[in-house]
Order: sequence, then structure tokens, then C-alpha cells
Amino acid sequence: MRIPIIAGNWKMHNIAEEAVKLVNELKAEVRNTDVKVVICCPFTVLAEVKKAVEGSNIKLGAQNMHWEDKGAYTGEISADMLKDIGVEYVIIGHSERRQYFNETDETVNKKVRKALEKELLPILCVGETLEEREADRTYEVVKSQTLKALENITDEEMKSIVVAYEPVWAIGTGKTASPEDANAVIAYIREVIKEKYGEDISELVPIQYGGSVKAANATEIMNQEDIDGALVGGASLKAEEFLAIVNF
Ligand SMILES: O=C[C@H](O)COP(=O)(O)O
Repeated sequence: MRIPIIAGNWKMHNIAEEAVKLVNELKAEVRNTDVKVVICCPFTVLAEVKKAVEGSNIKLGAQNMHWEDKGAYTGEISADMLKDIGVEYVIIGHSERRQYFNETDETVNKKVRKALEKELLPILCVGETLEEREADRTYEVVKSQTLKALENITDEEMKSIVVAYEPVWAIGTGKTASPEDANAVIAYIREVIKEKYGEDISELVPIQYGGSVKAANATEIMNQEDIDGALVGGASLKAEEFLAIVNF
């Protein structure tokens, strides 16, 4: 039985005061105990958010990390640094990082492996661009991204991974994949995982949908059989909106 995970990805939003205010508005009102709730905030407010979520069932996540343990990597953040603050989840391979920061399937794989080695729970993002969708390449792209990200990941490690299917054309655009369509792609990603790891493990892996999830469409999306939660961007910045999604 998979427990759905609803993660808010704040992206590059919220200084400390705003972050703490938002968490305080959220934490008393997260009533749905059938889902795990994660807030993936900027590095600069991780420590404040960690303090603010104490005593609630909201978990802390980061939005990226480096694959090396330490070294001369100016501007980068290691897994140990995240662990030191109390981070549990880390988004890896978000399309914005692939698109704007040269993240490749190879670096995504290195990061997933390092996160697992350090006992962080990766939220691995995969998804096709509009161009790829229009060329009928959605399934080929998500299969390739998934398998490359999972190279050298053991059966045991696979049980700690969360996958997020995020069609790039649906992110921040107000366009969502139809719930049935998102469900079909997610079911396919589960098949890809099954081919590599077997049915028992594939049935354990939560696969989220991300891309313009909001209060108005959350229930329909979450009610799909294969969709195990959501990775929420813009709507996670407004307490009322995010709470409506979490308490769907
Ligand atoms: O990580 C979250 C996704 O990129 C979705 O963002 P969005 O909800 O603003 O479309």
C-alpha cells in the first residue's frame, strides 16, 4: 500500500519571514493523515522551516543537491549539509534544472545515488517537453529518463525513491495533463520500474503528478488509480490553496 505524498516546491520564493508565516498558517490545518506532506523550500530558509514545522507532520525537503561529498564546488550544497539541517527529501532532476542549469540524465543519476547513500529520499522528476509530446515521444522520453536516473540503483534503494511525473508543458502554465492521461503515463512509468525491479518493488514506489496542480483539480488528479500524490509549485505558495490540495 502506497501512501500518497503531496510536496510543495516553493522554487525560488520566500525569504525567512514569509517562509515561517506560511508554515505557521499551514501546520495547524494539515488534517489529512492519509498523505505525507513535504515542503521543499530554498536552501536559505531550510533551517527556519525545519524549526517552524516542528510538532507538525510536515516533512522538510530541498530542491537540489550536489553529488560529491565535499570539495571546491563554489555555490553547491552537499547531501551532508542537507542532512545536518534535518532535511529528509530532495527533489532531483526537476525540469527547470534540466532546462536552465544543464542538469543531464548522468548528473541526475549521480545525485540520486548520492542522496540514497546519505539516506535522503529522492523525489526524482521526469517528464516530456511540448515538442516531445507533439512528436508522440512522451513514453519514450519518460522511459529513458527513468532508466538513466536509476542506473546502478539496487532493489533495496529503489524502495526509498519517489518519482514525480511532470510534463514540462504543464508546469506553471495553467495547463494540466488530463487526469486520465497523467494516470496513463504514470502507470507506464510503473511498468518501466516493474521491468527492472519486479512487480513487488514497483508497487511500492509512489509516483506523483506535477504541473499546475491546484485546489480546483487536485481531487480529480488524486483520485486516479496510479497517481500517488502531487508535486505542487505555484499553488504551494498560498496557504489556503495548498491546504485545499493536501486535505483533498
Ligand atoms: O515542482 C513543481 C512543478 O514544477 C509544478 O509547478 P506548478 O504547480 O507551478 O505548475
